[in-house]
Amino acid sequence: GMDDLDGGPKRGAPWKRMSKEELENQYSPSRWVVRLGAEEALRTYSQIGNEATKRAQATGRNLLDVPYGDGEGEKLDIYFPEAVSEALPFLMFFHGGYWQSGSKDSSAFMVSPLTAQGVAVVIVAYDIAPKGTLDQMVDQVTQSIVFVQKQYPGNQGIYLCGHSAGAHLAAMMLLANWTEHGVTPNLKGFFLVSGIYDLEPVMHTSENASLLTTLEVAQRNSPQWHLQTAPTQPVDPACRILVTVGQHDSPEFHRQSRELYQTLRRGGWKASFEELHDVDHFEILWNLTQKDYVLTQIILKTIFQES
Ligand SMILES: N[C@@H](CC(=O)c1ccccc1NC=O)C(=O)O
Repeated sequence: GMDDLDGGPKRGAPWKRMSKEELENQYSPSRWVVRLGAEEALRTYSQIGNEATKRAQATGRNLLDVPYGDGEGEKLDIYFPEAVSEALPFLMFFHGGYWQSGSKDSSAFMVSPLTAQGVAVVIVAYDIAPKGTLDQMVDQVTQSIVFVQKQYPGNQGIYLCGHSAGAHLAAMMLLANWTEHGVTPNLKGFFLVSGIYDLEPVMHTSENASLLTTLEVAQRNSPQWHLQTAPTQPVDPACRILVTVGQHDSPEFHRQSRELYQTLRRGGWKASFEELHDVDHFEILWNLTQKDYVLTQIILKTIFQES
């Protein structure tokens, strides 16, 4: 069948046989968009993110720039549904941008369709490079989740959603040791959108060389490497993980998603995999502004347990 659960990731990673140029290509999402030019796709993505954020801030109840740590960059925005309640499901979003661009102030894509259905949405800022290192970003994401759990102990579940580099950060939470933090967050689901889970090939691309200085840094920050080397158990066996990738994402992005999914399944996680029809790396996320988009609907169904 489609899911090669027994074989698992093929031996001898295909990226090791790629030229530097081909690797560069595979790990440049904007080169794979089909309806727009690369620059135009990136511009449209920021524009839709900015507009969605402005709209969210102008229309609903929200708390902006809430500090979750002492650092200047350790802030999050919370967007509430109309109905006032502490017993809400929370979806926390971690933006992409290859760990060096993007911000919470342009990433409130999914706020309107989710708050309309009773989900509180938290958009998290973290210190992108060059200010932040990968280890620091992972630590900040951990702190932000601990903060939300402590602030809203009556939550009806915390769901993590990340896009691209943000999906990497969210996936690192599969490995978090919560006992160090004095609270175990009520994690009920992960929505991992067009992410990168093995950072080793990314070491060899020009954009990210400064972040991934050694193989040790890359492995320490690779959920795929950790899960394959020493499988972790879900804290909550009911915790759902959706690994999703756009049809027009590059073959390497497809491979990364499928291998994470397969590794999670073999480790006993309740994971599912979706290749989303006819969308690229950016459309897959900006479509979350739409309540009728297939991924918006999957997220809502997962949160409200209709599937
Ligand atoms: N320099 C990259 C930009 C990029 O990958 C990206 C941009 C916005 C949001 C997510 C992205 N990818 C992963 O984090 C590109 O042009 O493909």
